[in-house]
Amino acid sequence: MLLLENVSKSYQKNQVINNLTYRFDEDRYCITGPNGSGKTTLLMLAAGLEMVSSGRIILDGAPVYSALAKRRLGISSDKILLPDFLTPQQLLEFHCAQHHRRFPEDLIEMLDFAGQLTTRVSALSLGNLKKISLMLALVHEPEYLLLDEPTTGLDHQSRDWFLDYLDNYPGRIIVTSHEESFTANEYYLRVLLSELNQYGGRVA
Ligand SMILES: Nc1ncnc2c1ncn2[C@@H]1O[C@H](COP(=O)(O)OP(=O)(O)OP(=O)(O)O)[C@@H](O)[C@H]1O
Repeated sequence: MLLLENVSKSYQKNQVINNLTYRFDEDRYCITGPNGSGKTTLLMLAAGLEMVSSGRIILDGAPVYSALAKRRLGISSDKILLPDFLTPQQLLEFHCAQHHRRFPEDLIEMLDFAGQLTTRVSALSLGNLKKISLMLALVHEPEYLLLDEPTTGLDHQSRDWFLDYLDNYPGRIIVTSHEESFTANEYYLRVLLSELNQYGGRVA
């Protein structure tokens, strides 16, 4: 379970998350809300990639900043910049070694990515950047998948495969998206972030 307790996040004077208390204990969530309402920020906080201004975030009993929590989650967001000078092959090899996983030939095949493995990140198209970002989130099959607008930029075939993959994913998923495949999907509990922020969550 992912638990946010009295979490606030400000960038300078801009308060983005406002004393939010919320328990994510369902298998599938879709976080929606207007542009700039803090959806990406919430995922970054939940992954321990951004520090809270106040409050705390706990994943299955461990602070999200701990190594234990980090092993349990995978995150994909266009906001996370990948090193320009590396290739997807190098990134995946490094990530697999860290997580003691085999190189993900299956993901690469399903996303039709083999031809991009040795292209430097700086030269990848937006759609292919999305694919490597998703693979890095998926490759260790984490218990918690945090996906920020995961289908944006994917071609039809990859998108269809990916949605199907998520349908069968055994772990928990928190996605931000404006897309009907998520917002109108009965398996995803829809959370309107601006409302949560307004009322401070308080459903835990
Ligand atoms: N690193 C940062 N420094 C300063 N302000 C930031 C930073 N990251 C986000 N913000 C601000 O925080 C607010 C929320 O941004 P965030 O990206 O979380 O929104 P969002 O709901 O994901 O938006 P969108 O739907 O457009 O992707 C915005 O006002 C944004 O300008």
